[in-house]
Amino acid sequence: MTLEIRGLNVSIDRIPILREVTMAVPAGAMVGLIGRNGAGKTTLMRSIMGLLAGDSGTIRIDGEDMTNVPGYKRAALGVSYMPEDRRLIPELTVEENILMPAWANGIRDAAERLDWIYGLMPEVREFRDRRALQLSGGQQKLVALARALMPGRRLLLLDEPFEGVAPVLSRRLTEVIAELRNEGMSVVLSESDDVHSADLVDRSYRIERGVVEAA
Ligand SMILES: Nc1ncnc2c1ncn2[C@@H]1O[C@H](COP(=O)(O)OP(=O)(O)OP(=O)(O)O)[C@@H](O)[C@H]1O
Repeated sequence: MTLEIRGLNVSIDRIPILREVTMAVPAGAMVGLIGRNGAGKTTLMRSIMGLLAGDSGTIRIDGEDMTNVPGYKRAALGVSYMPEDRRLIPELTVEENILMPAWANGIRDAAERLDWIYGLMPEVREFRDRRALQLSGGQQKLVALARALMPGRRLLLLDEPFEGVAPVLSRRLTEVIAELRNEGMSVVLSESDDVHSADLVDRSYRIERGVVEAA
C-alpha cells in the first residue's frame, strides 16, 4: 500500500500544528518519522488515520484521495494505528484486547489473523489468557502491536513503539517490526531520535514544529 501526503495543514483549536506536510511511503517500505516531543508526530498519525481533519492538503492511499474519507473506512482498507499510550482495556484478557478491533470492524477472518499474529509473537500466545493489567509495560507494547496487526494488514502507523520499553523487549520489538517488512506491509514508525529506527527504516523524515523534511 502506498501513502502520499501533499501540502497537509492541520490545526487544533485553530492553532496550526502541521504545516505543509509532504511525504511519501512507497509500497512495502518502512519509513521513520523522527522528531522531539511536541513536534507533531502523533498529530500526523492521527491525521493519516482520519481522526483529525486537515485544513488543506491531500492524503492519498494507493493513489486514491482519502482526505475526506472517515477513519473507520480507512481502517477497513487495512490501515492501522498503534498509539503511543497503549490504551489496552485492563480488565480484558490479552486475547480479548487483540480481538477488539475485529469486533469493532467486523473482521471475518479474525481467527486466522490471530494465528498469524501469534506466529509472529509466540510470547503473546503464552500470556493470552492474562488480563492486560497483569502485564509489564513492555509486554503491553507487544500486545498493542498485536492488536494493531489485527486490522492493519497493509499500512501500519507505529507511534513511538520503543518509548519506555526496556532494552531486552525493545530488541524483541525490533525483530517483530523487521518481520513485518517480509510480509510486505508498509510501515510508518515514529521515534524521538533514531536510536532504534535507524537500522529498520528504508528512509526517514524529520519533523520539527509541525514541519516535515526528508532526512
Ligand atoms: N488536543 C490538543 N489540544 C491542543 N494542542 C494540542 C493537542 N494535541 C496536540 N497539541 C499540540 O500539538 C503539538 C504536536 O503534538 P503531538 O502530540 O502531535 O506531538 P508529538 O511529536 O507526537 O509529541 P509527543 O511525543 O509528546 O506526543 C504540540 O505542541 C501539542 O501541544
